[in-house]
Amino acid sequence: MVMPQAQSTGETIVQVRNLTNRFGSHTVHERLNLDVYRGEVLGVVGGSGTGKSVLLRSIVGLQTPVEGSVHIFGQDMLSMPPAQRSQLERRFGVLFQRGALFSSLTVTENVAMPLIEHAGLGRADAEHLAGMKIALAGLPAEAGAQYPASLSGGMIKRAALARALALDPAILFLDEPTAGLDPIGAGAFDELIVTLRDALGLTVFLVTHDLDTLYTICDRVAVLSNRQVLVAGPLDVVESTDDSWVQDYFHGPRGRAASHARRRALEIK
Ligand SMILES: Nc1ncnc2c1ncn2[C@@H]1O[C@H](COP(=O)(O)OP(=O)(O)OP(=O)(O)O)[C@@H](O)[C@H]1O
Repeated sequence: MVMPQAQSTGETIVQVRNLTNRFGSHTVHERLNLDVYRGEVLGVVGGSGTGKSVLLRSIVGLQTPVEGSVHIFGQDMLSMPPAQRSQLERRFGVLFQRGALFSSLTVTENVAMPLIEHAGLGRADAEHLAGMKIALAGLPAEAGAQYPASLSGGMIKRAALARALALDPAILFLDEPTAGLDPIGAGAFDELIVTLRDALGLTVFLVTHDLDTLYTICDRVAVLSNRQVLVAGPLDVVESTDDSWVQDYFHGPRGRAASHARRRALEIK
């Protein structure tokens, strides 16, 4: 089992302030604040519909908030000129909930696409580099020639991860990366995330419902509740927060099992 290595330097690289998102009369976030530190794996949790994905989309620029600011590397995302913003957005790797690969393209073509479109590489160079990203994501070389429909769920996640890594991102945004994977596949994927974070010096923003992921790879956890971040901190701080959702989630049977497994892993270490 991998354990978080607490790589964070404490330097804030994503700063969300007073973020408000509304769809019609439905307010999803209201004056929400959150910091993400360089080098950490931050897990974002909360009940269904609390706005975890909308928060991720707001940070990466796919959702324009009604109010508030998002600073990344100290730069104000919402007020910068489009060309500068698109430069900055290239430093994000995003893995969406359903992988979002193009079904008519092979894995290699999917991974090469951002290199051709955004880095201006020729097809041969892009496909060569794509092969390296595919290997980095833990896929066998043969997977490159396959189409998404012929891949298992775990391989699709890895292919989508390879594409998210294509442009050498500084921050990796993952929306429920282990959803739909069996426990062994999910554990292997968690391990891969930590390995990549350590090897590439990534910062990871991870939306998840997976308690094992929280206990095995997250340095800090942020809980979304009532349109805001209820608490953000190390697991022991979050677990002891006096809130009914937090208590049910972390101290229910699944939370207890994940916590127990983590303690055992620490003892074995
Ligand atoms: N484009 C949209 N138009 C209207 N409503 C939206 C839109 N995107 C999200 N919402 C609403 O915003 C709320 C938060 O959605 P979001 O997907 O962020 O929740 P979540 O916390 O990620 O949920 P889950 O854990 O179930 O994936 C939901 O009520 C959702 O229906």
